Formats: sequence, C-alpha cells, structure tokens
Amino acid sequence: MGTETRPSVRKPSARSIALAVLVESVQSADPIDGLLERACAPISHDPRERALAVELVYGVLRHQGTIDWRLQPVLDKPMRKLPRLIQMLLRMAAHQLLSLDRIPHSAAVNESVQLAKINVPVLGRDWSGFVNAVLRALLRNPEPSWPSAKDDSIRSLSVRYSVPEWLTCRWVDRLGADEAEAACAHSVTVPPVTLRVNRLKATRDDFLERLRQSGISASPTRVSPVGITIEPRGPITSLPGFSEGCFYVEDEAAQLIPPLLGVNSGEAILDACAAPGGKATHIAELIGDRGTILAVDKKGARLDLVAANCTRLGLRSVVAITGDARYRDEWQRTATHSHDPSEVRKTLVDRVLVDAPCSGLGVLRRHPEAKWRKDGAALARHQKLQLEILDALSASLRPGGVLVYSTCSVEPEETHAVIERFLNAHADFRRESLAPWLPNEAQNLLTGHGDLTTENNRYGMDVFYASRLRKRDS
Ligand SMILES: C[S@@+](CC[C@H](N)C(=O)[O-])C[C@H]1O[C@@H](n2cnc3c(N)ncnc32)[C@H](O)[C@@H]1O
Repeated sequence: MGTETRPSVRKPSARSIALAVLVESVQSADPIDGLLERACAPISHDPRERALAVELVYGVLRHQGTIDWRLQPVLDKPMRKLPRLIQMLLRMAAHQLLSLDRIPHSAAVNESVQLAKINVPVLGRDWSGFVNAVLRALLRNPEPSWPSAKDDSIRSLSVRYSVPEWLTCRWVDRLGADEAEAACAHSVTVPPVTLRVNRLKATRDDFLERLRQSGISASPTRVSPVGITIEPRGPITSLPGFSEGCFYVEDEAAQLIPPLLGVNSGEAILDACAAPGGKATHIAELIGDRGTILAVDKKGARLDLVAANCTRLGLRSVVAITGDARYRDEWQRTATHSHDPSEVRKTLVDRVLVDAPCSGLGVLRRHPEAKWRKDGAALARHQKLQLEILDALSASLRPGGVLVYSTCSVEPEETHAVIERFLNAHADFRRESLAPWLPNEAQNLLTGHGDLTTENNRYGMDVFYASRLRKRDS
C-alpha cells in the first residue's frame, strides 16, 4: 500500500475536498463531521459544491462495503493493495456511478480521471489510465447477484448493508436474523435532522411556527417533547433562531437522556463526559439555568465547543472543566484554579451524568467512519474505561443522589454488563426504573430491568441506552 499522505488539492472542488477527507478519515481518529467542516471552508460560499462534498464523503463511508464488493470483480488485485488515495478515488467514483442518478456517468468518470492526474506528484506515477479502465469496466459489467442469505447470512447482510462481518456476526448472534437485518438497515439510513428547542427562549409550538413561516418543512418529534425534525435547505447556521440560541441540533434519542436525572433548580450536577455539550446545555435548560453544571471532558478542544454552545444558547450555569473524569482530585483542582471556586469546591454533587465514551455502534448512520475504524476488541477497552469512570465518580455523589449512565451503543458489554458489574462492586447503589422519567411513547423502550434501549425503535431515533442508579441515603 502507498505511504502517500494527502491528495493534491490545487483548485478546491467538491470532489477534491471529498477525496482529501476520505483519505484523512483513515489516518485520523477525529470524527468525520469535524474533518469535513474544516475541509469545506474554501467552498462554504457555494452550497451546491458543499452539499456534493458532504454527499460523497458520507455516501462512500456508509456504503464502502457494498461499493468494494461491486468494484472487486473489475480490479486485477485486491482493493487493499492499491494506494489509499486510489482506493478512495475509485470508491467515490463508483458511488457516483451506482447511486447518484443526477450525476452523468461521463462527468463522474472524467472528473475522477482528472483527480488521478492532478495527484501524480503525490502518488509518484500516473494512475489515470487505470482509473479510467476500472470505471469503464464497472459500467460495462452487469450488476452481480447479491450473496445468498440462505447460503451465508452473515456475508449477505454484510455486503448488502455495508456492515463489517465481525459486527454483522455479532448482531445475528445477539438479535437473530430479522432484527439483525433491521439493525444493519438502520446503520446505513440517512438520519433526520432534529433540533432540540431551547425552552428558555421559545416554546416548541412557537418555534415550529417560526420555521414553517420561513418556508422550512418542520414537524414535532413523536417521543421527545422538545424536538423538531426539519428538512433543511442550507447550512444549520442559516436557520432562523440559530444565533439567538433558540435550538441545539441533537437526535431525539439523546434528548431523552437529561430528563432521566430528574434535576431541580439550584442543584449541583456533574456531567462527566460533557463535550460538545448537548446534554449539559439541556440540563441547564431543565434547571432554568439556576444551579451549577460541572461539565468535565478530557479533550480540551472539544470542551471549547461546550463554552461556545453555552454562549450561543445564552446559558450561564455550565462550568466547562478540562480533565479526566477518573481523577477527581485532578479535575477539581483545575476547576478550582480557573473557575468559580465556591461552587466547584463542593465535594458532593446532587446528580451525575456519565454519557460515557463508547463504541458508538448505535450511531453508525451519523458516524459511518466508526465501522471501518473499530473491531470487536474495542468493546472490552470501552468497558474498562466506563467502569473506571463510574467507580471514580460514585464518590462524588451525595447520599440519596442520582447517577444516570448512558451510551450511544446497546452492545451488552458496555451497557447492561457495566451496570451489573458496577452494582456488584457498590452495594450503596441501587437501580431505579426509568419508567417515571420517560414520555408515554417511550414506555415500550424499557428493558426488564427498567433501563432504556432505543434499539430497533419504530421512531427512527438513534440507538441509545440509559440506566438510572440511586445512591442509598447514608
Ligand atoms: C459520548 S461523548 C459525550 C457527548 C456529550 N455528553 C454530549 O451530549 O454532547 C463522550 C465524551 O467523553 C469524553 N471522554 C473520553 N474519555 C474521558 C475521560 N476519561 N474523562 C472525561 N471525558 C472523557 C470524550 O472526549 C467525549 O467528548
């Protein structure tokens, strides 16, 4: 495989930017939305070009497994033996040829050949003839028949829905063939754009009306009482009410988590894994911005987003603190040095939210890059970190206080097993049913233990898990 790092981007176009982002997505651990946002800056003035770059990046990452299966018969060597830039260039071209009807085939092929030529200095040789030949063969070859579900159900699901085989296998074992297929299908859908209305600024009904009057198609979410699903026609920042802080972009499932804490005005609440601040800002809204939310996150750069979101939403109760949640002394010291000491020095808090770092396997439709970066071994590593965070924070909660644990994954290792292991080691905690804290429409999402799981939900939400624990009084 080639060791080239960056494709040449002489004149930024949607395709050259998408190619650069796709190559970077393999080398970087950063989420794809951030990589795209930065890379699209030179074309931000051109919404159509920007939309094409976004479509190409997400389209390739969502469907890479299927695309590779289509390309392999017209390659003379395994895809992985090609330079990374050529792999991504072929995938991007194939996505246009196979899935994007509005792009003429000639444009998709010619632009790809041009990109190969532009990148001769990076690649060390001219691949344009090869790219041209492969794409023309792809167009000529009839569509192969899908792998048979009867002969090999894992391979069949894996190819059809572009889910790595280790994950397909796990889902078939855990859920059975039908539900596994639903989970695979969910992971390649284009997610809805959902807003959470900042109810300190507007009611949902009023904001819905405002969106509709601006010509935006908008409807209330079915489960979350504060959500609106929209069909945006441009960047989110151009929506009415953005700079006034009337809303935060957040999936409906995530909107269900902060209310599970049962917060009250005036309380001290620790949000241990807070960046970019979706749940911290929601908690601030729920307490009427009266109280203190200690928003801790290990990544300082991501924590800047918490501060920026609070400023836009007009919230003052959130104190952003850089630190590792596992080391209380360390983040409390940092907080005491740089923030309001009287609040932060309080040793015990009333509520703790651990929205834990996890595999993210429930949000692959939003972060399709994750499925190509992870493997099954990651789950054990996540579990270790999740338990260490819970262990450390259990001491920060006052007797009688509430801890909510949530993940955007429902894999047993990082959900049920974490809670069971934590409860086994902490006799001073007990699990409480989430039933009283969920809207009627979500009651069917409760597990036998009273936890929340939105796996294969019928509302089109992301896949989340949550559990509520109470620390015994003294
Ligand atoms: C699921 S995300 C949190 C999303 C956030 N709660 C929200 O609603 O916007 C998990 C976060 O945990 C942070 N993280 C990972 N390890 C951590 C640790 N040891 N201590 C504190 N934060 C950590 C990551 O930087 C990431 O921002």
